[in-house]
Amino acid sequence: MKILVTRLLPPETQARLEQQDVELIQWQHDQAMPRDTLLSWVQGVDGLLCLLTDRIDNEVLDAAGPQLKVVATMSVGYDHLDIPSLKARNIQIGYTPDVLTDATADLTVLLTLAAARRMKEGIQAAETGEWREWRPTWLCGSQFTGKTLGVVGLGRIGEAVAKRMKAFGIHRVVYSGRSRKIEAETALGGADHVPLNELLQVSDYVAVCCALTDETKDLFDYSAFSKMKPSAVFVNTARGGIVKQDDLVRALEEHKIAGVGLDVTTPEPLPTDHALYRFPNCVILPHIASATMETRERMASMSLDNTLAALANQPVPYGV
Ligand SMILES: O=CC(=O)O
Repeated sequence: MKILVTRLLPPETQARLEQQDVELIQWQHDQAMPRDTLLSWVQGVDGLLCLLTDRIDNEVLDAAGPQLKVVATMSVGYDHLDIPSLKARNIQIGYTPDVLTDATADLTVLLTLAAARRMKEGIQAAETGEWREWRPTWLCGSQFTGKTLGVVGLGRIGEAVAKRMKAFGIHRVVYSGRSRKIEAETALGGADHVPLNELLQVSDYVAVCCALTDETKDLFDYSAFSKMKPSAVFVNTARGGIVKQDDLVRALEEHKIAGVGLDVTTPEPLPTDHALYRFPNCVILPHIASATMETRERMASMSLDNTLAALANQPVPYGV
């Protein structure tokens, strides 16, 4: 059996990978595998362990050949995988749900706090000497107590964000999405399923926690931002494609919203001369929501489990 792993994995899982009785082909660099190399190295493999930076489409699947049994991505998002084509070819699909929920929810709250409390301006002021004496209204932001949180997509991560934000004093949680999530509503001690338009109008904080799909692509455009409160904070830790970024720039220029926190952008990395970096009220992080060593090790381990199970003709334990 032959497997292609498109990146060096965190140390414990890398060691376990190297102990397997398989022919291992691995891109040993801490950067994405070039497309040409992927297309060439994937030929004849039985398993493919990839990352969200690898687009797995028909071109890759054709290059791999009909023996390919599994594509296991080390991510919870799988918008980089062509799911219908994988299913049509009976290739098993593995991903890494649950294990990154806490880390991602933590970072979502961090970004919400950072944007709400004007952290970027505060750090800049301290570092540039703009910090003078204590002033009653200088760098005042907004606080969570008694406010409304809008969660776009009350899945595992959305629920974990809402739970954390309630501990910070959020009074009401509203959420949008295709279906009502009764269990999550109960676990949260109440949350209202509302249409997106209503969520935009009533929320003080809007957290995007949904998957990128045809339905959610460009969901946040100028019209959506215009419906939000001018005091609202918008946070996206899901996928950059859910936001029409030029419209976000315009919304910030026109002060349609008060603050933004982004862990995901289009493209990634976001070029350093991008307009979004110019706004003191827009905090941008480099797609690190799941980046704790514990979580990344666990994600890698699940991806390896998925790959090995499929090679043994078993169903993947964490399948899409
Ligand atoms: O963005 C990270 C993931 O999908 O795991």
